[in-house]
Amino acid sequence: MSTSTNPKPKRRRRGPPKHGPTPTSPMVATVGAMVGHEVGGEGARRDARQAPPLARVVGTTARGISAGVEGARGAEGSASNAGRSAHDAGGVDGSYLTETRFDQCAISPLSLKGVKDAGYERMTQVQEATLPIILQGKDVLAKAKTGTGKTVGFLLPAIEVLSALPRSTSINLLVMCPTRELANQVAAEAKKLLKYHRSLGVQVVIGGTKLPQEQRSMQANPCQILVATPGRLKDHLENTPGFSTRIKGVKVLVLDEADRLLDMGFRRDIEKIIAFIPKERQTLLFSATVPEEVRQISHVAMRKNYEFINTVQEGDEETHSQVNQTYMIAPLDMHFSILYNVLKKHVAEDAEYKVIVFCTTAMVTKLVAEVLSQLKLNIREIHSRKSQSARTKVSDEFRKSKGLILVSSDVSARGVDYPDVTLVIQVGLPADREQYIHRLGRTGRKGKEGQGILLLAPWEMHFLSTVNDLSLSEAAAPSVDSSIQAVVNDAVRRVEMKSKESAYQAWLGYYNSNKAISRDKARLVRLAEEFSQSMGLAVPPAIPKLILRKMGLSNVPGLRSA
Ligand SMILES: Nc1ncnc2c1ncn2[C@@H]1O[C@H](COP(=O)(O)OP(=O)(O)OP(=O)(O)O)[C@@H](O)[C@H]1O
Repeated sequence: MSTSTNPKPKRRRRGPPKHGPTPTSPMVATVGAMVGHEVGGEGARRDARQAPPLARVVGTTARGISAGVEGARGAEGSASNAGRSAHDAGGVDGSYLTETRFDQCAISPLSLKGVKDAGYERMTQVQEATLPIILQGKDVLAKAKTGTGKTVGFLLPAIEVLSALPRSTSINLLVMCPTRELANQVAAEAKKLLKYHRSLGVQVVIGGTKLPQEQRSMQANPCQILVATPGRLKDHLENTPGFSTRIKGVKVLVLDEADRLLDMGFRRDIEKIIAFIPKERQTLLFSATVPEEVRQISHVAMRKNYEFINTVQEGDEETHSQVNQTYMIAPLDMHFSILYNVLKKHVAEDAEYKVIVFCTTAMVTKLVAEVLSQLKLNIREIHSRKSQSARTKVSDEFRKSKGLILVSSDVSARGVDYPDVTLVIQVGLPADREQYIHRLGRTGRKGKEGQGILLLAPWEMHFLSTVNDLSLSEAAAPSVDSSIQAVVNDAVRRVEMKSKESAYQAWLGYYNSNKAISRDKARLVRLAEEFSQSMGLAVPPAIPKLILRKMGLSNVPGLRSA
């Protein structure tokens, strides 16, 4: 067993992307019964400051990633192709695609027609790597960079498996997604691929919509493919007659954004759902990030002999080299002005601008959106406190448009495929390294250029140590002259008090749940006051007693209770 530790890769200077093959090919690691040993051998947790887990040979078998692909190319050709990163030289013409065409693969004519109509001709690296293995019936844990076609990577072979089954009203493929927007998007992709598979249908079940409506539509048209968010799926298991019987037909289970679905927030729901699904099934876990902890708990969902397919090759970063990543450090009370300045400059420079500004919580997102709207920028707002119909409307609009700034909570952090996002700004501490990578991954998709800016206060700088293996470099915060400051202050003043109170409360809750900051409550209170001042408030808002108690902050000096 290889127990090689991951050396910290050299920080790569930003600049033109590297070209030409790199020496290491992505590998398929046959994990088998070695999983337990591997965990012990590697130590309990990956040090966040170390390099991300890299493709490695765990068992005795390692293959180039293109095994089983039909066509003219030999194994040598595919292996060398596989060794290049999706952007650098994943295929010909410096594109993010490989040279392997879908029509060289063992897929049905009906799927092939759907793939063609969707406009896909050549495979991406992760598609090329996983298709043959999934078609062999194996469980797969796949890691590939953001925006490199993982959705088709799991849907296409799963549809192939389904098309060979006798026609039924059972659910044969269940795809779980962490957010509603992502579930809708996966279903839309499935519909494209199913265009000529007349006997297969797809349905979405997501929170925020009417349960009886979903129940009726399921009864009227029982589909073989179900895309769901965990909470709503549990609802159906508990409340929809016949649903638990239909779900016994699952042959393929997919956890999209697997690491998110298996983290503590979702794990219980997922475990309950899995308990209803037959053990004899194929399970596919896909994500752009697979922290060591996820590999350790993947037995929750997968058979022991699953295959880990990692298309992020050794020495490469988990983020795209064509995305320019910078961070800016500035006191909280400068954040609105800096944000305004950066956005104004970007809008002026790029007529086709399309920006996502990520904020820490739903209510902070609302506040930031309101401030930026006051500043006459073209703003849309999306977060969990919006109605689902408003979320869907904004999401659809942002997908199709240019010249828009989407201010978002983490509902847009993972998986959502908005084409041609020119800039991603993250304001305040990302929840963790993985979330930073996924948010950044909303830009630079399909090999395109992109830009990412992380705006932190000086006391948030500790986060940088968790991403120091990425090409993230410091940029000077733009200087803000007094006239801009006055305009921004005025905009902040015009935002309703209620939004500021909610934002303050949410801000406190968010940073209180961050271990590095919540350790010292007096400091937390001081920082919250800084945030309150940044909203132009002389005195921090009072917080309902019950909420303070829930946060474990009752009787903390400096916090006012209402
Ligand atoms: N073979 C292909 N050829 C061309 N475009 C493709 C191909 N496969 C997928 N795409 C397109 O690439 C885009 C990104 O795909 P997708 O959203 O599945 O990426 P992802 O790897 O799942 O990203 P994330 O990690 O952010 O979830 C989509 O617009 C999809 O339609």
